[in-house]
Amino acid sequence: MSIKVVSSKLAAEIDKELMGPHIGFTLQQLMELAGFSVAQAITREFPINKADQSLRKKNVFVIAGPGNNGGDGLVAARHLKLFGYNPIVYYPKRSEKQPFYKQLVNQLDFFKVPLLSQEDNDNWMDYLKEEDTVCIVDAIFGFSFKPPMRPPFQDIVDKLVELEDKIPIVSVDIPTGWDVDQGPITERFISPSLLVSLTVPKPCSTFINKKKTSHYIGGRFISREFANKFGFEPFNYESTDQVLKI
Ligand SMILES: NC(=O)C1=CN([C@@H]2O[C@H](COP(=O)(O)OP(=O)(O)OC[C@H]3O[C@@H](n4cnc5c(N)ncnc54)[C@H](OP(=O)(O)O)[C@@H]3O)[C@@H](O)[C@H]2O)[C@@H](O)CC1
Ligand SMILES: [K+]
Repeated sequence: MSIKVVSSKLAAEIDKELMGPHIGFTLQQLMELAGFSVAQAITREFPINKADQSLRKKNVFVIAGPGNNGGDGLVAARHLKLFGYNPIVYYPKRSEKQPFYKQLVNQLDFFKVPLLSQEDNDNWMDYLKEEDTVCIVDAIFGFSFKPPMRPPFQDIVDKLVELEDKIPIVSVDIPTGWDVDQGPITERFISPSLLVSLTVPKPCSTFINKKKTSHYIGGRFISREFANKFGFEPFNYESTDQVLKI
């Protein structure tokens, strides 16, 4: 199946229109569905099963960046907790741009999800044990990332590259550090085991290593007419699913 992709510019336009005066979604609504779909994709690719010893790991280490990609990660962590996982969230740079990010953090507190912060810049790796950790969620940057990466994120990404053969990485929308349109542009780059594209895949998704990376689409919130207006066909989600493997 050939999958249509949309450029970073068009993705930003789609977002703007969905949240514009005519359609009127709020960012919180879309982020809730985006984060929920990331959590659901993880249940599909990395199920936990108490009866099977080899599937007993439960920790999911979520790294949340300062923007909406990070917000998706905060939402996904909350749903993962409800799905029976033990999420741990590392949120090194908290932006005040959207006041509701603070509410997402409060909700994590409410669900007793451990939250690391800037003070943990030197020891966040201590929370990542191969024997306990199902996967790492890369919710650092999405379609608004502009290279070069500023601290502390380059160090974090470098560590993830070292870890990815031991603990699978789940990238939300864009593998962090990749150019949204041109894919991996640096010498060392993240190669996720699972990519969850939101709404519609971005061009960088065509650079994934298909042998290693499962690719899902999530963010089930647009109509056929809307998709066609932006030049692609809607995805055939089944039943009540929020994700589709593509
Ligand atoms: N319709 C959909 O599909 C929906 C998509 N959603 C999600 O939103 C994502 C896009 O979110 P977004 O626009 O907030 O941008 P995102 O990529 O998180 O990064 C911006 C932040 O990163 C920072 N930053 C940038 N470059 C940097 C650098 N080099 N080094 C360091 N920092 C850098 C930048 O800082 P600034 O430059 O502004 O100071 C800002 O704080 C999208 O991919 C999807 O996951 C859903 O939530 C809703 C519905
Ligand atoms: K990401």
